[in-house]
Amino acid sequence: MANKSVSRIARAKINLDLVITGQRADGYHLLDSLVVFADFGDQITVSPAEKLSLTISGPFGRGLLRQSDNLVLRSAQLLRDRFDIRVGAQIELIKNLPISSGIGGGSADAAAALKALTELWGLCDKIPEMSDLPLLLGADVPVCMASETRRMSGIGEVLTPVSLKKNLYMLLVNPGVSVSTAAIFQARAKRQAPFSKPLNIPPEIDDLAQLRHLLVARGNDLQREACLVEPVISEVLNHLYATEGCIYSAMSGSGATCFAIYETCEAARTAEGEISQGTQSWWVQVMQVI
Ligand SMILES: C[C@](O)(CO)[C@H](O)COP(=O)(O)OP(=O)(O)OC[C@H]1O[C@@H](n2ccc(N)nc2=O)[C@H](O)[C@@H]1O
Ligand SMILES: Nc1ncnc2c1ncn2[C@@H]1O[C@H](COP(=O)(O)OP(=O)(O)OP(=O)(O)O)[C@@H](O)[C@H]1O
Repeated sequence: MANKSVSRIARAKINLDLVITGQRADGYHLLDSLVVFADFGDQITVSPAEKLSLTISGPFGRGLLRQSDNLVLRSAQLLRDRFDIRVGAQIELIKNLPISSGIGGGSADAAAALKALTELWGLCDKIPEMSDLPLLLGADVPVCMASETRRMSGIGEVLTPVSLKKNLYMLLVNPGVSVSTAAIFQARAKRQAPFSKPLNIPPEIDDLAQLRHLLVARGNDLQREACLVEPVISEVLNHLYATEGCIYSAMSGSGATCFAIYETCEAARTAEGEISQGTQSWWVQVMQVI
């Protein structure tokens, strides 16, 4: 057991596209998605303690304070049960990512907690015995364990590396509405929307023109439902498309966060300024894909 604190960044996850290719008998949907990770996120720090405890702070911390079922504590409990761990941990979560926003904050926290506690509790040699745990915590947790660019399929557990050869600068915009992932999937199933065919994604993407071509062909199959539930998402997309230098824009995951891709960091920062004027309540964040 480590006697020092261990910290991990729980990076924001962005689905650049998301096609739904089928549905399993248990209701879960089969997906195909190109997923990237941001150079920022929540922060998890775990320290030695007799009991398990969680403190939450940060700009979006208040949204979680009254909720007993935090994914970070579920990760810790799962790990303790699996390896019969008798000690606890003091866990600090700094919540920088909006809640229920399609950028996987909870999943990233769960993955970061698993990694940090594995180190704190001296379980690194047991990693091969914990490969099933991420999916037990959520469909996005396996890709958040990788925390770098992947093609994600199955219900989220089949991961293939994809190499982006060009730096990617993006702007993330969330209009301040929480969207339930389950509700958006259910709305799509209720409409009996047809399933999409997975389109080829090459193992290497050389430039932004090639990336744009791929994304335009695939899109996000949850975007239509999310825009019906929260029409402000269409407004966000219209704003992003209108920014100077926007190469491509779409919604991430089940929403409501949308992204736009730019060639340079300066272009993303200029767009940030444009969007922030007159939309003060929206969360706007420039990021680089790691
Ligand atoms: C939309 C995505 O964010 C894309 O990355 C993920 O597929 C969602 O991942 P997540 O939030 O970790 O999802 P979970 O917490 O496992 O599931 C929430 C709900 O979404 C639906 N769900 C989720 C994932 C999936 N492949 N099919 C589904 O139908 C299920 O109704 C489930 O009850
Ligand atoms: N540490 C956590 N951070 C955020 N949400 C959490 C956490 N623990 C539990 N939750 C709950 O998980 C649900 C999903 O939250 P999250 O912010 O991960 O959604 P999301 O960004 O839409 O995720 P995804 O893109 O994976 O669908 C919310 O109902 C939230 O209350």
